[in-house]
Amino acid sequence: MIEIRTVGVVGAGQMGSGIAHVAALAGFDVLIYDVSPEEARRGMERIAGNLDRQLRAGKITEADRGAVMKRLAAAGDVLALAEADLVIEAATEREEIKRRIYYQVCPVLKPEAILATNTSSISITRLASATDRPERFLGIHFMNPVPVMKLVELVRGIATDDPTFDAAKRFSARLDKVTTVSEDFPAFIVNRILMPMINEAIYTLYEGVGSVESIDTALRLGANHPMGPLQLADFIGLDTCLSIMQVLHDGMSDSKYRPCPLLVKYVEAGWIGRKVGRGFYDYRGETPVPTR
Ligand SMILES: CC(=O)CC(=O)SCCNC(=O)CCNC(=O)[C@H](O)C(C)(C)COP(=O)(O)OP(=O)(O)OC[C@H]1O[C@@H](n2cnc3c(N)ncnc32)[C@H](O)[C@@H]1OP(=O)(O)O
Ligand SMILES: NC(=O)C1=CN([C@@H]2O[C@H](COP(=O)(O)OP(=O)(O)OC[C@H]3O[C@@H](n4cnc5c(N)ncnc54)[C@H](OP(=O)(O)O)[C@@H]3O)[C@@H](O)[C@H]2O)C=CC1
Repeated sequence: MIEIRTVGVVGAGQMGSGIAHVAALAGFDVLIYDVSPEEARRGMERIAGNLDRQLRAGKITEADRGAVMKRLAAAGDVLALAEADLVIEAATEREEIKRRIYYQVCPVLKPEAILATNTSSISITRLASATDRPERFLGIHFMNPVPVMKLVELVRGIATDDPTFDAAKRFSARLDKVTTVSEDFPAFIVNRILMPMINEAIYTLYEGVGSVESIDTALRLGANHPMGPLQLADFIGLDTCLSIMQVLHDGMSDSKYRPCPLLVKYVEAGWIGRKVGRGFYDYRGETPVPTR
């Protein structure tokens, strides 16, 4: 049985910081590594802010908050990941970036360490082939915001062995998450269904069927979605949404997954959503203002 005590997280963006947060809250020691020390610092700040939110809501105590902050450390160098029993890669949704990370990280890891990816869409089997441990590699796919969303999708590659899969299941349960299992097909289950809906919402905007506000209100109040699809796209990140649609389009060779040209335009403009302050809404003022 694989015993996980120390967790490494690569990528300190919205997902990496969320994963580090819930892992530390569950009692694991956590090392966070990001290529950019500035991003690692911002990730730690994001965790502190979200812990405060949970403290205010009475979900954790002051003592929990202190203990979590003690269990977290920003790693200045990949070499620190030598300590980790499980490393979860949560870097940008681009295959070449992930491959480069594995190339860098694998030689540092303990031979028995598990390497997992939080990819939203990319083939686990293909990513595993870029590592030195395809049998100890799998997809552990968290949902955003990680401290709130109950689901984790587990995805095995062709070579993932049973002890690795079982360890990932036990790890997710320790974080109080519910797991579902998806076969290794483009975008797995959640994003295979969710992302074409978001892409269709963007086509609805592109074709002038409705404004940003009408589309989001329609789905919030007409279908009881907690967020409108354009608001959710901004929340996920339009760069990530586009990458997922591209993986679906390439992987399924079916034009029904064609990314909306307006989504492409927003990403080209750098208006990639909440994380940069602008997407389908402009978040730079007091309240979000639609950009179309
Ligand atoms: C792209 C992929 O690969 C896969 C994906 O993740 S797809 C995206 C999946 N996620 C979704 O669909 C999210 C849809 N949105 C929602 O569920 C909700 O809008 C939301 C939970 C994000 C926010 O809910 P809300 O009611 O509008 O906001 P808010 O009242 O601020 O938050 C609700 C609770 O969550 C907590 N919360 C929200 N964000 C949080 C965070 N980042 N960290 C910790 N707690 C957080 C709040 O503290 C609040 O807790 P209490 O009810 O105890 O006060
Ligand atoms: N957003 C979402 O709703 C969800 C996303 N995911 C997946 O999680 C992963 C991360 O997404 P998300 O957190 O939203 O993205 P973000 O853009 O918020 O964060 C990505 C982070 O990865 C860092 N990074 C880039 N290259 C490297 C590298 N070589 N080594 C270490 N860190 C690196 C980036 O740094 P820098 O900014 O300096 O480039 C950034 O801090 C993606 O695979 C995504 O598909 C999964 C579920 C939900």
